[in-house]
Amino acid sequence: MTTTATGGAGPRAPFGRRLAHAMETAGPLCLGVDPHPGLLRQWGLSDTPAGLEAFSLTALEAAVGPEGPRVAAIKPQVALYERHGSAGLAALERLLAAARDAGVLTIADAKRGDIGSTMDGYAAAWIADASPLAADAVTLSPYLGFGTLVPTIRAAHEAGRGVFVLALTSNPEGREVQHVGEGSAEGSVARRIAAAAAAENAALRGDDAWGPVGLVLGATVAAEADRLGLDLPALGGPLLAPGFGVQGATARGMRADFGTAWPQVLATSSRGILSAGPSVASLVDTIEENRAALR
Ligand SMILES: O=c1ccn([C@@H]2O[C@H](COP(=O)(O)O)[C@@H](O)[C@H]2O)c(=O)[nH]1
Repeated sequence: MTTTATGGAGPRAPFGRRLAHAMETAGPLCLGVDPHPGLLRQWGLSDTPAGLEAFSLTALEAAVGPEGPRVAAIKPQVALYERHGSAGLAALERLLAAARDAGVLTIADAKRGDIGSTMDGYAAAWIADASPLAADAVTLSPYLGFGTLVPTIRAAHEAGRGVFVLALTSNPEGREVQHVGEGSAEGSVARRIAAAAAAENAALRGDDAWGPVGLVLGATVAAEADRLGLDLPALGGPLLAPGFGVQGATARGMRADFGTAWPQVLATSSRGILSAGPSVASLVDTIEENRAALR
């Protein structure tokens, strides 16, 4: 098993470089680790912190082969651990530590966003070296204003970590907020978020192709990005694309919908893969099928 998720440049090369390297070697698939009560039941596990931990470590085992990670990253869904309070978060901490040891990048899907002083607390929890919950990247919500996220982005960059900011989410309700302003001089909310993210990357990425800021751009809505004025290649960062699998997006459809931005896409699937468990062999087969479809 490989033990580096470093981009071949030391343990804490910039996040954009590390993710680009992981996507080149493993392919553009991210395994979502979502311990839903129904999946735990299907796997014969209890909906308890111990069940969550067994589920998470089995998913991780399937994600890493003898020659290294089969996926570019894993994305634990924080809400499904928080259901069990501190014991659930302890299970998440153990998954993050095990992934680090296995050389798999981690994206904590926490969707944090608040006023600046509180954002400092979220940064300390999710991207500070000293935190047991520190992941390689965390998802952030920009709806208290993109500016509230900037100190967290800068702190992530300093730590060789990254963020994914919600721009166009995969759920149909997202348009109520994200499409506002479409056709106006300033453009849609999503366009403005993408432009602000691109500006941060331009300031921080130096000679790297990608800076520390990615966007969440749902695979189910990627076809709308162009009409809404998002310049995805100009982002200078990756696109985390949930919605692949159970929500209906296919590899072929994503390739067409993302167009020239396809090399930036990290497709993430949770239930579509996890429902093949608890057999590690079946999980591996499903990961490999998804991987092949995306290659
Ligand atoms: O726009 C978004 C942002 C995040 N998600 C999260 O991704 C996974 C999707 O799970 P599936 O089982 O593959 O549908 C889940 O954790 C969501 O909270 C998203 O779906 N859309």
